[in-house]
Parts: sequence; structure tokens; C-alpha cells
Amino acid sequence: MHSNTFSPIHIFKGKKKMKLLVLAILTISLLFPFSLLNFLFCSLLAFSLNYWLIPGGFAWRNHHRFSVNLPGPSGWPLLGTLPQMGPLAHRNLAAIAHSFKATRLMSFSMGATRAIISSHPDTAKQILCGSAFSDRPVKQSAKLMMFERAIGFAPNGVYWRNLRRIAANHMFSPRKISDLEGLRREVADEMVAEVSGNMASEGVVRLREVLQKHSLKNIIESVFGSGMEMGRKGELSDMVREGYELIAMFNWEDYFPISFLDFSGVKRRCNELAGRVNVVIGQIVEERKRVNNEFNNDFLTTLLTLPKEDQLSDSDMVAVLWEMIFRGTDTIAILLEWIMARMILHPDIQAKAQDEIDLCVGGNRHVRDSDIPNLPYLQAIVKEVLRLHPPGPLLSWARLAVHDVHVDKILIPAGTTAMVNMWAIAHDPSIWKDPWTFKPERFIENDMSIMGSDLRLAPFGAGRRACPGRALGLATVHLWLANFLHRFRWIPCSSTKSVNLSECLKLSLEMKKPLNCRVVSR
Ligand code: HEM
Repeated sequence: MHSNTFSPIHIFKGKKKMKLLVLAILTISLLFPFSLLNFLFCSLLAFSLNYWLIPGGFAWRNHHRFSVNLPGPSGWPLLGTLPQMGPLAHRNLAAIAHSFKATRLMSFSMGATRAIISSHPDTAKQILCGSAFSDRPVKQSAKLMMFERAIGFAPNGVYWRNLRRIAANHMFSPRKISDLEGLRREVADEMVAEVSGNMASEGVVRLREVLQKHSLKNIIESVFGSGMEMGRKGELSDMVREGYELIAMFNWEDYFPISFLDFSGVKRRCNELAGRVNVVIGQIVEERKRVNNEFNNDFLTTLLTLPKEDQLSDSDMVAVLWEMIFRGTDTIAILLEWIMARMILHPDIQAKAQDEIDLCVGGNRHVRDSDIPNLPYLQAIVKEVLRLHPPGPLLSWARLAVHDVHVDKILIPAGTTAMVNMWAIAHDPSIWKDPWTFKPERFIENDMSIMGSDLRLAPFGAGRRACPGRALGLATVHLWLANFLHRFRWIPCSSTKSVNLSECLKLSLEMKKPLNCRVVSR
């Protein structure tokens, strides 16, 4: 029974789908008897339906003995579930898992890529925190843009472990995060000034533009220090924007193990971009090597002053610095845009947060990092937005099984892509009371860590590949949010209907319509 040869008969004996297959072939045979067309059509149909019938779909064809125990959609012949995923893959996969009663674990196919997805904290923990899923399936565009030499896509091994250690000890340590507070406060002040300026000149705040511009500045200066000339900043900003566009583009080669012609030009553009990144960041590294001030706080100085045994080659340094700018910009801007949309839609919650800030900070000084532990309601707001609008609803980048492993006592073969639908978990009514209601109070009543120890809400992932930038990301979001609420009352442009919560999943889950609003100084 456990043979590798695929025989639909023994898998689907007595099942409805088999009857459907036979019925379809019989019908065609009756309609076009004795013709070549009949023969070809029936063969094609039988071939397609064979794969269509496999639980989990086409990509599980050589592993049906595993997937037979694992509910999941057969999807389309060859394409699997790709056509059903669409631009809101987190919602569609959640609905499919629900319909198959497969929230704990579901098999599916993305073209020839064999995949499982968990929409439950127990199986999510097994996937994220075990050692088996410690690799990532590499997207073609990520590879071409050099991310395989950076933390996010480096294969599990000595090099990746070394990078994680350097990141944890030197780039995202509590001390480094506190060293960067001055920069975060400076950027907060600049954003407040720009918001006031927008209001004075146009009567409207285009918040997305403000957030994108200043998060980029914040991360560029965290990585390279201050004093970079405008032209170079502009160049880095263009490269990041181009990179987002390319990594979000659909690429057949990510799902089929054959090389397609580069019709959309993704590969050509990725190669060109990688060339520019190497030149621009390579030059910055070279210049800094000539005149390095070891007392600077930025990541580049940190990498250049590492002990000899930890030193990275120039090209690896370029890849790591490039990834930092890339990952550190959109996640923070996107999360803050969602938070401010929620603040405008829930003025009572906004006012409650402002009361808390006023009580803690008063009116004569600006908010500081050290105030944040005394602002539990503000922290609860951030958690509630991360629950309802996680920037990585499918945890951004999937994991890959490096060896055969049991999840929920089901054997998953090596090479299977594993995803966690954090959005589905965070909206599950059996886990969360009133999951669709925006209610930060739930975290005051029952607080929980969101750093990866409790899989009911782990927006930064968990386990050995969890987000290394999570503490820095949260410190930034808390400080900027507190500043925004301290200085302004945030109101909609016309009615609250002007705030549209529609989503669009690119690399991160963005608001489909950029948030425009108004502010009143406090
Ligand atoms: C609100 C902010 C952020 C969110 C929601 C977020 C979310 C995530 C998620 C879900 C993952 C995948 C985790 C997993 O597979 O278990 C991840 C990985 C990663 N994040 Fe973040 N992130 C944020 C900020 C940042 C920042 C500021 C940086 C760096 C400057 C960063 C750098 C990375 C890197 C390098 C990885 C790959 C880690 C690895 O594969 O070992 N992130 N992030």
C-alpha cells in the first residue's frame, strides 16, 4: 500500500471523485466515438483528473502516501491552488482550510511546489519552533537580489547562524536599540513638523508618504549613520522601492522547477538592481573603511569593527546591509498606517491613549523610550492592530522542511514548504472572543507576549528564524505612535467612511487605499 507509484484507484476507491472521472470519460467517448480527438481528449482528461483527485493536489503526486492523511484541496491540474490564492491569499487559504476542516494542517499545491499550512497555534508551534523547518524556500527574485547571503534567505547552516549571532549581539541588542533612540526621536520630530506643514498648506495629511519617507530615513541612518548626501539617499530609496516591486511580482519559476523565458523581465530587472546595489552600497563600505569612526552607532560601523573571527567579506556585508534597509522600512511604515487608521475610526480609544500619555508625560516635554513601559494601553493598541492587521499575515516568508518530520503525528516529507496563517489564527473565534472587534482592552485584561512564545499571536514569527528586528521595530512604532498621539488629535478627512480598511497583500499586508486624514494640534 505504501508504494510510491501513483494509483488513484487505491487511494480513492469508492470515492465520489473517481465516479466523476469515469463519468466524464464515458460522456466524451459517447459524444465523439472512435476518433483521434476522443482518444487525445480522454487521455488528457484522465491525466489531469488523476492529479486533480490527489488530496493536496498535483505537487503531492509522488507523495500521496503522506497527503492521503492530510486534508487539502486538489486545486487545478498543474496549477494547484495558485489560482484560488489571489491577492488576499491569507483570507482565501483560511477559507479553504475551514471548508476542508483542516485548520490544524492542510496540504495544498502551488504549481509543482508541495505545501502545508497551519492555521492553529499548536501546529504553528511545531512548524516554527522545531528544527526541521529551519530553511526557507528561496524566491527567484530574492536570490537574484542577493538575499541568500543575508539573514532572511541564507540556508540554515554555519553562515546563517553566524549572521544571526552578529545581529543579536551587535545590531539588535538592547544597548544598540537604546543608542538609536536619539535618531528615532529626531525622525519623530521631523514627521510631526511635516504633518503640521501638510495641514497648514493643503488641509490634509497624506500619511503614507510621510511614513514611508521617514521610515526610510530612519533605517538608512541606523544602517549608515547621518550625513549621507541627498543624492545617495535618493538612490537607496529608489532601489528599495524597485526591490519591493520585484519581490512582490509573480514568478512562475518559484512554483515550477524549470526555467521559463523572462517575459515579465523580473530576472533582468533583479540582476540590474543587484548590480546597482553592489555599486552603491559597495562604495559606501569602501569609503567608510578609509575613514571609519568606531564611535558611530550605525550598523555599518558595527560590522566593520567586529572581532576578526566574525568579520564578513565585503560582498556579504553589502547583502546584509541591503537586507536591513529593505526589511526595516516597509514593515514599520505599514504597521503605523494601520494603527493610525484605527485611531481615526475609534476616537474613544484614541482619547483614552492620549489621556494615558498626558498623565505619564505631561505637556512640557516629548515622549521618550523610557515612558513606553508606563503606557500599557498604547502597547495594547499596537498588539491589537498586529492581531487584526499583521504586516506578515502568512509570516512574510515561508519555511522549508530540511528532513522528514512529523507534524501533528503526520509525516511531512523533506522539501515541503510550510506556511503559518497567523492572520487566520488571530481571527479564530475559538481562540479570540469577538475576533473582528477592535478592542485593545483584551490585552489589558489578559496580557500576553507577542514576541513568539505564544502562538495565538506571533506577528514576528517564532523559533530560530523569528524576526531579529522585532524589538527595534516595536521600539520605533511605540515611540512614533506616542509622539503622534501626544501632539495631535487625528480625525478623518470627511466622515469615517473616508478610512478604507481594504487590504492588499504584497510583500507585506498594506492598506489598499493610502490613508489621508486631518489633524488638530493638542
Ligand atoms: C513591525 C515590524 C516587523 C514585523 C511585523 C516583522 C515581521 C517578520 C516576520 C513575520 C518574519 C518571519 C519570521 C519567521 O519565519 O518565523 C521576519 C523575519 C525577518 N525580519 Fe522582520 N519584521 C519587522 C521588522 C523588522 C526590522 C525592523 C528588521 C531589520 C531592520 C527586520 C528584519 C528581519 C529579518 C532579517 C528576518 C529574517 C530572519 C531569518 O530568516 O532568520 N524585521 N520579520
